[in-house]
Amino acid sequence: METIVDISDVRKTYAGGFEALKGVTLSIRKGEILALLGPNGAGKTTLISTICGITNPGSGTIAVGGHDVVRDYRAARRLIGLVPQEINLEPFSKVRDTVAFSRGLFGKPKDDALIERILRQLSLWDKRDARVLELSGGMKRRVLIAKALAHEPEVLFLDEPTAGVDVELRKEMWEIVAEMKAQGTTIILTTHYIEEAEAIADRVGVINGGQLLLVEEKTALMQRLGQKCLQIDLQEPVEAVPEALAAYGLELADDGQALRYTYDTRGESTGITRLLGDLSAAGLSLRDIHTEQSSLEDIFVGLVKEGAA
Ligand SMILES: Nc1ncnc2c1ncn2[C@@H]1O[C@H](COP(=O)(O)OP(=O)(O)OP(=O)(O)O)[C@@H](O)[C@H]1O
Repeated sequence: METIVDISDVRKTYAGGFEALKGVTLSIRKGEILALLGPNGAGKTTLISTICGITNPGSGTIAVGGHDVVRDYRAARRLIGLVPQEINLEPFSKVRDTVAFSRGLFGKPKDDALIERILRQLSLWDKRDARVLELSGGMKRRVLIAKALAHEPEVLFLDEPTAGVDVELRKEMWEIVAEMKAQGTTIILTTHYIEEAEAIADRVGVINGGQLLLVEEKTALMQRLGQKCLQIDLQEPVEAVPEALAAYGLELADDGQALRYTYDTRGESTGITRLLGDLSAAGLSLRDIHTEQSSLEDIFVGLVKEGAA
């Protein structure tokens, strides 16, 4: 698959001596949605800022569409749309002017039809003549996206697009992102919300302490690292987990009707066959069994803890 952003061993140390990126290497594929997941201070914004040429990497290289972001800044930047974390709009400007102005900044010719299309797509057309200060927070976020799209970038960076927004608006953002992808735009978004990565990303990168801990297909990640839980429904309730089964670390449901067994899908043996034999030997009859895949959230928390250890 074609690479659109190529990041090689990028390090960044801020003036105070703090090393915010510790050798990040990453290839972003054309047309994908990549979610960069990490806790506060992980280095997500710093990484995006270095890709977008807002801060220079201390060492390492980044190319966007084959253009080095330092040596060939203008060509690289032209391919990038950036939706920043903070709303930094001119309050007295009208929506349409604000968006059209952004296009002009990239030296692109005026294109009223394109601006109209973008505003319509983001449900802002009705507000085209409203001043920014008259908009709701959600509308302002959509204006930021419209601005980032005005020069027709190939790669769109969204830095925490849904931080602090309500559930409805979050879903709306996800729909917008899916539409952008359908149009062929590559999308990189940073988020604290695991459910966001789970909902929309093709691949997920986990970043913590300035290091990219992993990048993987979302579904593969969930399968490879996931723990599964086997729920065993019993014919007759029990008061306690039988002594003979103590080694399995089973959890007993409050009503005594079910046992839960958590196992690692990566392990050589899941222990399920042996457990089922031992359950029967302990005189328990089963009514039903089923498994649950753990969420990306469990995986993420596990990884960040491992990284900190
Ligand atoms: N201009 C700066 N000067 C010094 N240190 C900085 C600067 N900008 C960021 N940092 C530090 O670099 C680290 C990474 O910050 P960054 O903003 O990249 O994290 P983040 O993952 O985007 O966090 P958040 O989720 O909170 O936005 C933090 O410890 C932060 O304090």
